[in-house]
Amino acid sequence: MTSPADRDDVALIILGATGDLTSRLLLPGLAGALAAHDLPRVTLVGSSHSEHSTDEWRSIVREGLAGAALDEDEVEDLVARAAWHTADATDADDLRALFETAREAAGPDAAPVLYFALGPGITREAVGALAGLEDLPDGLRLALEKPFGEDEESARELNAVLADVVEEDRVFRVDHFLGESMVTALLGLRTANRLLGRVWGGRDVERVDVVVDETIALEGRAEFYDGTGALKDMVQSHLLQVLAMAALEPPERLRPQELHDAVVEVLRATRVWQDDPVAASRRARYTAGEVDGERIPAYAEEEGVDPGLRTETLAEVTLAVDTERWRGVPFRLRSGKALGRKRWEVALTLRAPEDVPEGLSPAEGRDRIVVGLDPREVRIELAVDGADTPFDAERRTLAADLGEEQVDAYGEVLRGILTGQTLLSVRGDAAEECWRILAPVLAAWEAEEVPLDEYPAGSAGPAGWG
Ligand SMILES: O=P(O)(O)OC[C@H]1O[C@@H](O)[C@H](O)[C@@H](O)[C@@H]1O
Repeated sequence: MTSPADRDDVALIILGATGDLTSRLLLPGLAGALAAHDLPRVTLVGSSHSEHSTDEWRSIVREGLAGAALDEDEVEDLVARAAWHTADATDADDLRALFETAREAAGPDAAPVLYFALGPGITREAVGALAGLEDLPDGLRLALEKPFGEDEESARELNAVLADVVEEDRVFRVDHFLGESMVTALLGLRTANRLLGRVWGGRDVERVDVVVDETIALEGRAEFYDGTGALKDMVQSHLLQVLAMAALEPPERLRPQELHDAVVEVLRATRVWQDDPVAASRRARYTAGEVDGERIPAYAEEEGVDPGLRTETLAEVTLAVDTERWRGVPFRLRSGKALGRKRWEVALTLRAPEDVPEGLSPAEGRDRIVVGLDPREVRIELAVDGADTPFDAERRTLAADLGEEQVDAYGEVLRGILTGQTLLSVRGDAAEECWRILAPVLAAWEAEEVPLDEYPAGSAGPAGWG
């Protein structure tokens, strides 16, 4: 998909470069992507408000890139080119000087990419400062982390400012779940064979469950997570993107505009089930327990947490997708932390079979198609006629284990950014829709109309949730 024009050198300028995101996700992802693909030459330019030196930045880069698939020479090459510039990202003059440093380090022809590894408030201010710059570098691309805004209105405002800075096809709203190979594989599963696409819709599917249960707890992220919670952290962004990939009408061509149009169309048709956010949502948070043999304190007692914020660590919302294909089929989206078992999947439960001949005893339960996002697998739980007694169906599972992915999700998303392809990023109108869909739930929770349940860390969730 990479055209020669996309092979230009890139100056990847990371704002907030000394933060956790850069070392834990961006640099390892970049190493994986560079090792697996023929990508443009990258010069890493680090920046943050706090004073650091090029040497310090180079050791962050070395550490972040090492250990992945890149060989040592390539790592050292990237380290040697890496440059540092201390700057206040919200100050136009500082940004101008930062672009100059990037130009010197990467050369005048390198395409500048400004990656905002910053919180939402400061990102908004920095974008505002950019909008005030008259002499923006040619070909500038912007990459923004979630959350994109804080509600529909602020997302719309941010989109408007971004539109003043660069064209939409140079804005990369990062949702790393779009780089998960099984999320994009959802589309292939439906279209690249004659079998699954036939049952992919409400005629045959009774319900869809999109589940991202994590075993990890807060892991010291109180500053980010407390007051955000599972609904905004996971459902509002990642899970709605997964829903869109599972439910959209396949576009004719796999090009950014066609795919993004299809995503927006299905998100526009999505709303809270029966327009009743109280009945269609549940929330809970973990109390003390044990996960994989490790003792986990109650969320409210984790360091840095303000129990008064009533942050949920498990969120569940049922949505309706009002398209011809899916009308009347509930989509349950659920994600939580400190649960007993990791489960990342999209599961389609099929309707009961029709026309079963009298005398054939059908199997218990329902057929299901389960797409495992991590680990990567496809499972089909199917009633088959058992070997023991003729005409006596039993449930069996056909499973395809798809093995480890070559490049991690961040690597895939970065690959798109480095080559200027927006296919795996979120378009502005889609980001607004995601806030619109969940606004009634956020309001009901804010008004305390939905109880905040509890579950012990390491359990399957609150008793009675099923
Ligand atoms: O396991 P991954 O790929 O990092 O994705 C899950 C993470 O995704 C992030 O976006 C969330 O902020 C985290 O809370 C979550 O744990």
